[in-house]
Amino acid sequence: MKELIVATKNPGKVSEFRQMFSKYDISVKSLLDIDRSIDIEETGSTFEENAVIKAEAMAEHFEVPVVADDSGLEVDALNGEPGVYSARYAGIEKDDGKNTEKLLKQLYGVPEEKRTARFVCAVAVARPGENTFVRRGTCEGTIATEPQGTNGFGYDPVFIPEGSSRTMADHSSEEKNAISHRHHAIKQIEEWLKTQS
Ligand SMILES: O=P(O)(O)OP(=O)(O)OP(=O)(O)OC[C@H]1O[C@@H](n2cnc3c(O)ncnc32)[C@H](O)[C@@H]1O
Ligand SMILES: [Mg+2]
Repeated sequence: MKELIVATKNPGKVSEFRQMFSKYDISVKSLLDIDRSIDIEETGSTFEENAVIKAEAMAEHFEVPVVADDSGLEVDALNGEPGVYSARYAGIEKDDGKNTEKLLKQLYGVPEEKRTARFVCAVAVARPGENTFVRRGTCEGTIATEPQGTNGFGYDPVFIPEGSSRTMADHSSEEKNAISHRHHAIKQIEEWLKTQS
């Protein structure tokens, strides 16, 4: 089994990458396993830019291929916010509970048909001496009026994927990994993943 570094410190992402990469016979090593003190500043203005920044910084550092994920939630009634600021929407300390609370406050009184949103995920692959590539996946849905469910992470308790009546946090990890923005982004790097296993 081949091992790949995924340049993230988000434990929720790590477990989803683990599950989804196991299908390609690839095991995942994250920054939580390697060095929790590594901090890469996300200075880009798009998910793609930030994913490339994270992947290239770590590929240069470790001199091996590195995968990175930059993701977030775009809410139409908030002109695409929180977008690339999703992790720090309610402050720099990255508190999922506070972020969702702030989101629900911003959307207070907005009717259901105007609560449309999407999860976006950009996955970048950086390799020493080769061109970096980045692919995007999305998952359309709406924002609930109150949190529901305990699975997943981030905004999952308030995001209802299109075609479902339950929040993402009320989906099993297998169900989420079949429809998520991360799944769709990873699908697009599948050909490269197959050459890695
Ligand atoms: O940068 P790394 O270390 O990968 O971890 P992070 O949590 O800071 O990740 P991002 O910078 O990509 O910010 C993404 C935020 O968007 C939200 N998010 C992304 N994917 C999500 C998902 O699958 N379910 C729920 N929320 C998600 C969640 O709040 C994340 O913290
Ligand atoms: Mg981040």
